[in-house]
Amino acid sequence: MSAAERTRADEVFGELTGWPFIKAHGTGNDFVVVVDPEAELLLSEETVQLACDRHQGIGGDGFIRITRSANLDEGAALLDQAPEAEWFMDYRNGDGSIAEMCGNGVRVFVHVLAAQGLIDLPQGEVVRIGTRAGVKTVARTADGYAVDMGPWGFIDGDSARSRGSDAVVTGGGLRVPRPAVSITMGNPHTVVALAEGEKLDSLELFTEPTVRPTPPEGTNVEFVVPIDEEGEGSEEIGRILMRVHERGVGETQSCGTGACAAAAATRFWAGETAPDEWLVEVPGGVVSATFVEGPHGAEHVVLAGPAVVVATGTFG
Ligand SMILES: N[C@@H](CCC[C@H](N)C(=O)O)C(=O)O
Repeated sequence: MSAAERTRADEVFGELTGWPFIKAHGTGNDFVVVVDPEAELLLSEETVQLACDRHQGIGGDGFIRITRSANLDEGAALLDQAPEAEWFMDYRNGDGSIAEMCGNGVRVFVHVLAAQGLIDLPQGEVVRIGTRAGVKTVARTADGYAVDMGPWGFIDGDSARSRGSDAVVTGGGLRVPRPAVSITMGNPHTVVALAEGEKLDSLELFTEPTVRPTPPEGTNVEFVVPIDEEGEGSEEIGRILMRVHERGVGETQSCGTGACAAAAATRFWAGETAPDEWLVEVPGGVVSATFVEGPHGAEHVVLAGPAVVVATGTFG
């Protein structure tokens, strides 16, 4: 479709007017997705905000542009080291801000690529996707997708297993400020464990919690309750309940990078004997985070979960 054909007198979506979209989600973390292989769209913050607006737009926690890596500077920069990363995830939060990474989003990204016939990805095969947090390997599984999210680390820490700087979180309706840890999954997270007897349901996440020290690029805040249960398999698989307040969005039903950070923090607090596999239950469903040995001895996190297309349409 040419730019002239897209231009209409009553256009409300700016450069997106007349452009096709896909609405999709991963455990309730929902996205407006556009396929723009040539990176023709000049996306403004206002346009992304309007597309993600739940009353006057399509509605979504985030906005994903599917583009060829070669056509965006950040993507092209990855091609020297990973020429097979043909596609790049250009991810933006609902407020129009750019984010480095989105774990639920990258599963949705690959699902849409396959659904649109842009890649062929039978079960068990992998595809490499460029993101602002580097190239990620995504595998198709029996019931969704598994993404090697790469190494995790404490923000300002030396490595995944050394102690990172402590943070303090205020807000969420909690009367007393809480100790927390800030973790990077390519994007920043701060994880807070609720005290025994406190309920995740009672949190008030309408406003952004305050984190001190605030990570330099701001942070997503995850509140977690580890489930302490006995029974078969409970030593091999850890379980966590989680709610999240996302940077650039507000409370969401799920956050993939947040689930990885929550599992990393809880596993760190639990000590050396803690399991490598974690199920993270969020309001929108369940994802898993598994710690594996990656290349060069670095510990990687593999995030697995579903991706669902709910609608396709055209911006009016
Ligand atoms: N929901 C995403 C994370 C999206 C980006 C985040 N809001 C940020 O600003 O870092 C996920 O599934 O990881």
